[in-house]
Amino acid sequence: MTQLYLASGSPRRRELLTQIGVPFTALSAAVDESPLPDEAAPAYVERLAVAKAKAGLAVLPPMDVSARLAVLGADTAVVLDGQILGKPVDREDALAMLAALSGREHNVLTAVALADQQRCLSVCVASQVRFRTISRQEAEAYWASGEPLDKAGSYAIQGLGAIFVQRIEGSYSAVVGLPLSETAALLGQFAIPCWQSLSTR
Ligand SMILES: Cc1cn([C@H]2C[C@H](O)[C@@H](COP(=O)(O)OP(=O)(O)OP(=O)(O)O)O2)c(=O)[nH]c1=O
Repeated sequence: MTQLYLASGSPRRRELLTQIGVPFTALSAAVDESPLPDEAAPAYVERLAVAKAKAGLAVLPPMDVSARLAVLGADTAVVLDGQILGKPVDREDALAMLAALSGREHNVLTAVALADQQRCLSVCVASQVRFRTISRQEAEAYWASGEPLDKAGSYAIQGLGAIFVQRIEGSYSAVVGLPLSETAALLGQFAIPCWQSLSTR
């Protein structure tokens, strides 16, 4: 059986992977998340997902090359007018992001990568999210809730931020941080089935 590792400090990604019933071990691997000059958003998220998976492989203790293991990494960015909105650096940054997203549609890109000692496969999933108008007062109250702090684009669709979302087209789980249908397909390519958990229920 292939041992799966999740290279992520994100509680959302751990919950999402748990949701599809695949046993895994979480590990932390630091990666520089600065975009490269003129890097397009899909290339950026895919590069980071691959970097996280490979950094995860690198922190594992040296193992026999015959050991069957794979490491999953993912990255999410909110994209507005081609501009990447990452996690806010401070309150003003979060308020500026929420004002920019107010009353408009934006893209959420999430890439997921799966690596073993021989290969690394990745996929990028794009979703469109439409926000209603957000007043400055609401944005300030939302910041005070603490939720925007560690979220790309300064909001969480799975939390209080849902009240701003009028419409979503694409993958809900990808917006939260891990596209589950595409992740299950990638796992299948590494002979890590999600079906086992279905057959035992
Ligand atoms: C848009 C959106 C993002 N997010 C989160 C998912 C990610 O945790 C975070 C984007 O930051 P990432 O850099 O993708 O991930 P991370 O640093 O939190 O975790 P990792 O250790 O795996 O690198 O924003 C939500 O939880 N809900 C949302 O609606």
